[in-house]
Order: sequence, then structure tokens, then C-alpha cells
Amino acid sequence: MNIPSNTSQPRSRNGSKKTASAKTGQPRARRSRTPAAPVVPDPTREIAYDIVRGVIENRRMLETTLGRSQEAREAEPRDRAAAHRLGAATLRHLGTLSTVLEPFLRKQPPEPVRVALLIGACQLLFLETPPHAAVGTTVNLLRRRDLAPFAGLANAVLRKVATQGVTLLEGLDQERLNIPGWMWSSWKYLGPGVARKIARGLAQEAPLDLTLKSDAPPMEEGIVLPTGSVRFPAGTRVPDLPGFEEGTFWVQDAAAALPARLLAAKPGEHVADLCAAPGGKTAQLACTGAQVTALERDPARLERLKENLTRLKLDTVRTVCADAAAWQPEAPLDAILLDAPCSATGTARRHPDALWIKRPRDFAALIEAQTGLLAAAARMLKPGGRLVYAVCSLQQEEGPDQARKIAGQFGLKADPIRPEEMQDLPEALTPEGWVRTHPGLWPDLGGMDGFFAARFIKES
Ligand SMILES: C[S@@+](CC[C@H](N)C(=O)[O-])C[C@H]1O[C@@H](n2cnc3c(N)ncnc32)[C@H](O)[C@@H]1O
Repeated sequence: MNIPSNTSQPRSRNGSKKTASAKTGQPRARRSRTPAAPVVPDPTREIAYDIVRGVIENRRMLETTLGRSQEAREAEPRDRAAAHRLGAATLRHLGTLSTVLEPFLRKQPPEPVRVALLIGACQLLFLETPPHAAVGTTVNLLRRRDLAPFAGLANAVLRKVATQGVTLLEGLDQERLNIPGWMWSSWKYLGPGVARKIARGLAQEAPLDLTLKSDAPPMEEGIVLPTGSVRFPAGTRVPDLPGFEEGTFWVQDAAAALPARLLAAKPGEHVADLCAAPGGKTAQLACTGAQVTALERDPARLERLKENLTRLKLDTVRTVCADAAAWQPEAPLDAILLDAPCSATGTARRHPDALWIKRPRDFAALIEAQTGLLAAAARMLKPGGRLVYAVCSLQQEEGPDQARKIAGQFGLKADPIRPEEMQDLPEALTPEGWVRTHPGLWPDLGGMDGFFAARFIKES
């Protein structure tokens, strides 16, 4: 990487750019005087370190690193969850942390050392970790990763960060720093000030939202949101919630619950969910009494979808492992939900890695895949059939541009969403009749993910 364009090349005090002195830390730094005793691993920091390095150095998704890491698989669930939170917090504050560290680094350290410093600084400035723990664990981590010669540097830098504490954050435009420059500019189309509202929303850890089955008893705890989802604080353990075993609810951001509702599936209708796993929207469709086919091309993700539907006792859904761009139903369908693969920038509250992984040049392939899936969906519909196209993206190219381009193509015409359908969230309805949510909405309730949805009808 790496890291953000605004922070990737920390500058020395005189402003000149420094380049990394070595790939993996063969140092020009001063040798640590701390004796090299065997160091006990700390699974939380070790896993968080791999997560953040995966994102910064390889543009690898956080969940991918977690899934691949043997250490993560063998860790206690508590340590794994703590690692996820620490990695995610570091990525959420990445621009700020890079800026804070800059004056303390006379030379740009190798990237693996810089990542350890970012995680250490995140603990000190945002997670209220006691200084001895944040500094000590960073030093130990570097020793365990064959970066012992940088232990002294880490010790000195993080002690300074600990001493100055949150005063280091004064005067920083954190909202701006924590969003890559190109992405901030790309959100200008949403209107004046919206990029900043989104950044403010992204600075918070996302709460836990649940969608309840239509016949589920009301939950005694949690806040019922205007759109009907039930919200719990971030960090709530899902399996501990009443009704989990019985399958009365599933986890789904309040904004993610909107697209399936716009399809207005009716009992007995033949409906397909074309990109279905892990199945939140499939479950919503199944609850309407429609005959639902859920398509997913990734076998492992399809298994997860099946497990979710089993827990929810939604056993009428037909599941198919197939590429939706090539699949054909036995008979034309009444309605289709296409929750297309996308950049996922709208989910950056839950997945802050999404901010740093995608680049502008990645969009062309995504747009091509979305267009192919839209064309395929149009072929599957009966005349008068409905299609909802949704993406969890904040990007114009994947949302409004696609909706404009598709209306009038493949026999599809726009079917604008009506104000009465969005009475519980009128601020998300656009003048074109699309739904556009973003993390800056509901600031007092804890925000929501970014989704775009547009509806079409197949012409006769
Ligand atoms: C945005 S996620 C869907 C989330 C899901 N609709 C939900 O609400 O839980 C996109 C999913 O589409 C799948 N996918 C991507 N391209 C596909 C294709 N051509 N055919 C079928 N599934 C596809 C991905 O594997 C991924 O699981």
C-alpha cells in the first residue's frame, strides 16, 4: 500500500518524503537495549496485527485474514472478537493514527513496524488501554515477528504518544483524515456536507441490528427503530440474545432490510434472490409466503445461508449453487431481488477495511458484473415482473449511474419507489424514486449502513 494517499508517505520534520529503508525490517534503526527474553504470544494483538497488515500491505479483507489465520481459528472466541475489534478500530482511525505518528518518526520505518505502531497508538488514543499494556505488547509483538531491532523505537514512540495522549488529536480534522481522498471526493454527488456526515457516522462502531420474523414475539430489550429493526449496542453477543436458538431473528443492518421490502413479494409468488448469502434478504422474502429460490455461487457461503435458514426454520426456500449470470429458472419469475456484488463502501462502519481495499480502478470490473447480472435478471422475469437492484455501496457508479443506464435497457422500465413506501425513512427517498441510505442518517440513533436500491418492471 499503501495506506491512504494523504498518509502513505509520512514526512520528516523538514517535510521531505522518506522511503522505507527495508522490506521487512532489517534495520537502520538503533538496536534495542531490552534483553531478548522469550515472549509469550498475545493472541489478540497477534491476530489484529495480521489483519491490519493484510489490509495495508495486501489489500486483503479483514474477514479473509481472520478466516485463513490458523491462530485466529485456534483462538478463544473472546480473543478472536477482541482482535477483530482492535484491527477494525485501527482501520477506522487509520488516517488519524498515521498523522499522529508522523512527527515521532524521524525515518519512515518498514511497513510491518509502522503497522505495529498504528495498533499500539490506537490502543492508547482510542481504546483506553493502559500505557504499560499498549507499549509492552507492541514491543513483544515486534520481538516475536523478528523485528526486535525496532523494539526500542516502538517503546520510545509509544511512550511519547502515551504521555501526550489525546492532546495529540487536538486540531486534527479526523473525519477527513480517516477517509481516502479519492473516496471523499467521490461522495460529493450526494450533496453538500454529506461526505462529512458519512465520515462522522463511520467513526462510530456500528450497533447490532436484528430483523425479527413476522410472527416473532417483540423483544423486551433493544430499541425498536422507525423501520422496525431492533437495535442493540455494538459488541452485544448474538447467541446470548433471547430467541437466538428458537430462530426468531437474524442479524441485518436496518438499511440492509429495506431492499427486500421494496420488492413487496406476495404469498405464492415465484421470487428469486440472485446473490443470496448469507441470506438476510432471503429470510425476509421467505417470511412473505412467496416461493423463494436463493442463488449463490460460492459453495461455502451457500452453506452458511442454509445454516441460517435452518436456524430460522425457513425450510420452504429452494437453494441453488450457481452463477446468477448464467442460471435460468424453469418458468419466468414474478419478482427478483438482485443484491449485487459491489465495492461495499456502504458497510465501512462494520468493515472499515472496505475504505482501504478498493481503488478507483477496481470499479470497472464490478460495474461490468453488475450489468451482466441485471441483464440476466431481466431475462428471468415474466412481463410485468418486478426487479429490485440493490448495492451496499456509496459510489455513484454502482448506484444511480447503473439505475439510469438500466432503465430502458433489457426490457426494463423504472418503477419509482413511492413516498408512502418510505414513510418511516423519508430522508432516504431520492427525487428519482430510489432509496439511498448512508452512515450519516439517523445520527442520534447510531446511524445505518449505506445502501442504494432502485426498482424496475419488465415491460410486456
Ligand atoms: C452483497 S452479498 C449478498 C448479501 C445477501 N443478499 C444478504 O442480504 O445476506 C453478494 C453475494 O453474491 C454472491 N455472488 C456474487 N456474484 C454472484 C453471481 N454471479 N451469482 C451468484 N452469486 C453471486 C457473493 O458470493 C455474495 O455472497
